[in-house]
Amino acid sequence: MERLKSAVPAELRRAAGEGTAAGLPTTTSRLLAFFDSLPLFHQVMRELADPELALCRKDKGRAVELKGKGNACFSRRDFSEALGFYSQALRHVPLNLDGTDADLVSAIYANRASTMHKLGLFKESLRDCDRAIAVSSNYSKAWYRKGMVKASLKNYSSAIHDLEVALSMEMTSVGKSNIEQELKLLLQKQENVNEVGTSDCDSNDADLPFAEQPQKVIIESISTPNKGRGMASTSDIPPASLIHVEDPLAAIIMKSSRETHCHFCFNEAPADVVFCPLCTIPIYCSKRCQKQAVGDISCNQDTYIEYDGHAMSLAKLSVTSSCKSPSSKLFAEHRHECGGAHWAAVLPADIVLAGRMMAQDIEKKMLYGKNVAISGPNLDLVHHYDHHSSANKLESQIYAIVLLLCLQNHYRSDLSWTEDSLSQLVLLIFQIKVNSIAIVRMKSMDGGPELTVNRGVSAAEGANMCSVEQVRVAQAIYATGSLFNHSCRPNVHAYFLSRTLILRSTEFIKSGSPVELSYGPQAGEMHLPDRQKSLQENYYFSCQCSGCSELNLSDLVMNSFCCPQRNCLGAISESTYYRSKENLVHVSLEGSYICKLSLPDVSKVGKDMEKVARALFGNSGVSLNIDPGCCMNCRSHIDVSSAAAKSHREVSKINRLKEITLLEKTLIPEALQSLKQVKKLRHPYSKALAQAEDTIAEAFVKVGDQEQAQKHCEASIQVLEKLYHPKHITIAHELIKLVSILLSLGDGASAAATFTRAEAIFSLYYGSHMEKILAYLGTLKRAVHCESTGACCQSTVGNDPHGSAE
Ligand SMILES: C[S@@+](CC[C@H](N)C(=O)[O-])C[C@H]1O[C@@H](n2cnc3c(N)ncnc32)[C@H](O)[C@@H]1O
Repeated sequence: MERLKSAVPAELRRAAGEGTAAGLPTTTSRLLAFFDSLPLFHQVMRELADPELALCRKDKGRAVELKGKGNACFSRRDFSEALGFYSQALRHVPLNLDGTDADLVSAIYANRASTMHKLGLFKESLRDCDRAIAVSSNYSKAWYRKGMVKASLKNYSSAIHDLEVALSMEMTSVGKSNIEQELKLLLQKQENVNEVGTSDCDSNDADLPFAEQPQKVIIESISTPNKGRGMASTSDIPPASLIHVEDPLAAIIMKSSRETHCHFCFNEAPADVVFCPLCTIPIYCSKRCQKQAVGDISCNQDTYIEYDGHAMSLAKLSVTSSCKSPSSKLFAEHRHECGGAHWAAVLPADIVLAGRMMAQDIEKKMLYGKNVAISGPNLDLVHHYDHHSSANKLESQIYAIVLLLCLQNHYRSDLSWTEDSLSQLVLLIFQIKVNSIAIVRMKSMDGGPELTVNRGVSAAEGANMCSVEQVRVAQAIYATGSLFNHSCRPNVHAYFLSRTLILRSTEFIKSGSPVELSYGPQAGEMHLPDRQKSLQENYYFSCQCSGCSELNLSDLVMNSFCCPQRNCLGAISESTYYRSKENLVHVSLEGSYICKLSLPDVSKVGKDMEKVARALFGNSGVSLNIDPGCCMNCRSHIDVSSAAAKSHREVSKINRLKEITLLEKTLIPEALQSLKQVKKLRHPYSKALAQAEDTIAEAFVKVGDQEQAQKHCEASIQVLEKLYHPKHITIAHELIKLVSILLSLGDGASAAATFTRAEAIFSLYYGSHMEKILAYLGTLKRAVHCESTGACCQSTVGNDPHGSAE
């Protein structure tokens, strides 16, 4: 894309970059005319759309080669490697609808099934057997493997049935006699053992249980003075109420999660991933997700259309539908990206997402036979086009032209377009930038509670602390979800089941109050200037939420230094706080204005924070006129840049503990020295201190000193309780770490009490979906119960109850 950008003449670049939304039809038409005459542009389009040049086309030779590598690994019993090669072979294998490649496809599925059987992945193995059988129903090896996996699961009668089917299909005498021997053994076992029964192996394809229903309309769209439209409650909303559930208009996986998460439901991909039948880009967790994303493959046979730059006039864009069945309710969002072209793999995710929305609109219109101009989905969402940088504007116009031509490459009919079509597409791209929501998943950073729980009471070196982090896996656009404004002190929590957005109130919301979620930044987690910067850069607005319009104690202390005077709790900041005549506090950092804040009601803060607040503001109201390096209470001075540099150095030394997997005990004393220094420099309620204590707690867990780990974990929680309200989810995550430490110490009673506290907070945020989102909670709850009641607890995690694979 850089090549195209630099080819645009300076004058046109200026016009495209500096124009407003109203001038878009003119600038996009001029850009289009310029590209039409540019051979480089036609070359780029050919590279994006020509199946011969595409990196993502199916390749039988490559599939055979990868299968061979898998076989070699399998022979030397390197099953993990073999699994990887077989999956790659399945990614590349062509799926010819005439069946010429059927044997190859079913053989790779069967080989991957055998490999997963060896690795103890029984459910996954059974699913691959079924996939092999679906392609070649009389494939003896797949029936045999299916039977053997069921035998490992002690489901003997079903296993015997499958082996009998395999026997009836086996052509070789050696093969027949092998199966007969296994059958004999199974018949004996069946007589001696009670059957266990096999659960449905296609459970991966099961639908989401979604029992809870949102309450009746309790929110409405309102107009706000400084945030545009927003949502407000129409009645009192109790905490933990489910207030909104919505599926996206369109969604797309982030590039960083392409190999680890299903491209349709965005859940973590299992070992037996399936691939797009037409290209090598997406992976899916099940055939069900594959079908929803790609559609009915038989509809897709004629999607290979070559781009012909010479024959095609850019002035005549046209589309055609590849599947005209009026009964197909669900839009197959990957289908138009397939067929040999690889633009979907190359263009940025938000552009591909815009393509999905355009394609959906085009197909909807075609389904109902409307022969109208390409107009895009016509969303009633804000875009802020005029406030974007000229680089952003030019780039998006180029992407819009490329995208429209890629779409045309797929749909070839007489659907017309006007000058407005391109400018609408540009605005759609900007609507996506402002309104799309990141779909996140919780990821265990250290293997979760399993290891800790399995190690039991005397947790030894290398144990874990149940650290989790949120990872962005996809980006989606929701019609109503996009109308919720942001607050750095949100009263609603957003989470996702599959790709469904769920919103839940985390506190009591009075009738008529704004209902706001956090787009990411939150008070207590991020400092005010960082929050403002992040929202400006990512969402293009200057935050006017309650957390950014009232002087916030956590903002005053979280990045501050401590006063050099003994017993003074006053904080020293790097920012300037200047109280103006109108009684507002103006905040600036390094000379740059950040925002204006009103004054807080000190009596409403927690007890410990009140002490700090009184120290900061004095007893006679607020007296804030503070320079960097000046104590907000007693006006003592420190050299704040040297304190910041020293603190940074010591924190970096502590953070080295995180980088080492197998920690040596000798590294910890040095870190403890650094912690002492950080405590001398930073305010006792600063975020840096909380993080340092947490890192050291984690190091003590790793070396097996749980008592020290407990001390530092509790110290970290104490600081966080000052920065957040006591029922904030961050506190719950920290409490869970403490639970795993207390369990290792064998302190069941404290673990149970701490777990109950964490669970109460989580249920505010996740309600009945708590254990679905935080999968480790169930394991931990059982362990806590066992430890606190003294009941014998045999953890099943990591211990396969059915023994090893055959
Ligand atoms: C996803 S939209 C929310 C709905 C939007 N207010 C509307 O009228 O359609 C995001 C935009 O809303 C506005 N907005 C949301 N939260 C805000 C806040 N805390 N302060 C200022 N503007 C906000 C900004 O213009 C932002 O780009």
